[in-house]
Amino acid sequence: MIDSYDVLVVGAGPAGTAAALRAAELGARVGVVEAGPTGGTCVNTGCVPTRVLAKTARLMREVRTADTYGISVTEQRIDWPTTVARVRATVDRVRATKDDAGRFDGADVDLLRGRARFVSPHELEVRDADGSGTRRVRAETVILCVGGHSRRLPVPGAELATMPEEVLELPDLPRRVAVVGAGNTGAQLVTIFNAFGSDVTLLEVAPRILAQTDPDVSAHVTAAFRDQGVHVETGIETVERLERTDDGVRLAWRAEGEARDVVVDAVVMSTGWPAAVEDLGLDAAGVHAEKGRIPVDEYLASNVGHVYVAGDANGMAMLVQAANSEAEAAARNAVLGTTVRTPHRLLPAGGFTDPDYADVGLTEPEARERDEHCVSVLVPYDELERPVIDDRPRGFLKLVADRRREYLLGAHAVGENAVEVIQAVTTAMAAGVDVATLAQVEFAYPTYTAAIGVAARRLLEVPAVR
Ligand SMILES: Cc1cc2nc3c(=O)[nH]c(=O)nc-3n(C[C@H](O)[C@H](O)[C@H](O)COP(=O)(O)OP(=O)(O)OC[C@H]3O[C@@H](n4cnc5c(N)ncnc54)[C@H](O)[C@@H]3O)c2cc1C
Ligand SMILES: NC(=O)c1ccc[n+]([C@@H]2O[C@H](COP(=O)([O-])OP(=O)(O)OC[C@H]3O[C@@H](n4cnc5c(N)ncnc54)[C@H](O)[C@@H]3O)[C@@H](O)[C@H]2O)c1
Repeated sequence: MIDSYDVLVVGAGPAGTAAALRAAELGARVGVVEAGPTGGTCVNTGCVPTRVLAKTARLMREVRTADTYGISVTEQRIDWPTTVARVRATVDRVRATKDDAGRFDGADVDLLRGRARFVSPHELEVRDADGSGTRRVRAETVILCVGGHSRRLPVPGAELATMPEEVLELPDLPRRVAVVGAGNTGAQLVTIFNAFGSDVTLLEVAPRILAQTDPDVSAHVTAAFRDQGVHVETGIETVERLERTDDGVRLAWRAEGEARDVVVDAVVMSTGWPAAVEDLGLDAAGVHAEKGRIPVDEYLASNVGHVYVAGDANGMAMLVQAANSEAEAAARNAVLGTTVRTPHRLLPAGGFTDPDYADVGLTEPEARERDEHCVSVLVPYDELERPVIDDRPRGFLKLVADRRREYLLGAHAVGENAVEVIQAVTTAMAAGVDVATLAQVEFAYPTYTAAIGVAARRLLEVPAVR
């Protein structure tokens, strides 16, 4: 006898958990298959551990300047095993707080432990984690929430690299680190290792780091990294190889037509995040995947109508907040046959580097492509009291508005509390607050969010093009 579900969700990360609970709430009989611990990348190897490491990095920076406040700290040193233990304990606490298994239980969602793969369009095989057995399940609709995984570059010696999710398994804090790939993951690792006292080299094939952000944000973080002693090389041609040496790993690459190398204790490859589809039997269901993702239509359906894809696996916006809203929409569409879309018009995001960065909406080049007369202002943090008081004067808030400077099109921040500042702007944008109204909002003193009021008032001073 095989179990049968209205909705079978594959993966219990942020997308899968939200999809399963929502589908159950809508009255469906739901099963969710998870090959590893619940919580997915976010809780177990991504956001949560990275955030704890970012906090550790922050504490380290604070400790270094503590004496200027009259606080004496005699030894400034990372004790790597303690740091790792702290991260792991926090991950456990977050998992316990979320209690996904308990929530599934409470919602009558069956949690099936094991790895799922299609054997036909409506049937999947679930292999127990220890390979001891398999069972078959049938599903009317399937929501794939399988997330992604890190990408090892196909170069000789790549097996010597440490992947981002393996950083905590390093036996010691590496004294010299090369980070390859300067997306959100790479940039955050740079700050972490730099604050921990490692010598850091950052290599990126794109012309700039954090290539998805506004160019001003990218330039500002690059300059800060360089001031902190990080060797940043962008626009490299290719990573050529890794090889073991007497005292570490030699990483060789080409840039500006010449061969370059560095010997380090660890090379971390944060060079992309393709969907985890290798062992999913997609062919058996006729589901099409390409370029490391499973493409979906505007209703989150794959090329096979009853198979939906939410979260990182569809490659649209690889963020927890996106995974949540896509999962909600996919669950509604799967259960009710509705056509809910997730345009992700306002998707705030950011990273916990030194300095932090964050954004929402259009970058300035994207806005100018739509209308060259759009308006932008940039308020440097060192014009505001709070960053100066906190000794965090590095950074800015940039607002981009339409040519009549009535409505915000995008907001970009670098510096202390950048993510919270952008969240406040996002709330205003989501509520349809116009620039003139925003300019009148009272901001508590002294705050970083005060930058929003200053920037809004400055936008109004720019002559509007009609
Ligand atoms: C280092 C790092 C830091 C990050 N920090 C942030 C952050 O600060 N903020 C933010 O918004 N985003 C962050 N992200 C991105 C965030 O983690 C992802 O966007 C989010 O986890 C996506 O959720 P998901 O449910 O789609 O996939 P995942 O969280 O990856 O979950 C997928 C789940 O599916 C399971 N699975 C896969 N295949 C199968 C199968 N065949 N059978 C059964 N189970 C399967 C996996 O075991 C996994 O548990 C970070 C990512 C990384 C790598
Ligand atoms: N704070 C956050 O919100 C957060 C943090 C981490 C990750 N994430 C998300 O998770 C996903 C994965 O992030 P990621 O940073 O791991 O991957 P990514 O794909 O976003 O970035 C990979 C980077 O590696 C570079 N690269 C690729 N090949 C290279 C090569 N041969 N040599 C040098 N550089 C190379 C790319 O140009 C790119 O800049 C992203 O969507 C990201 O937004 C979010």
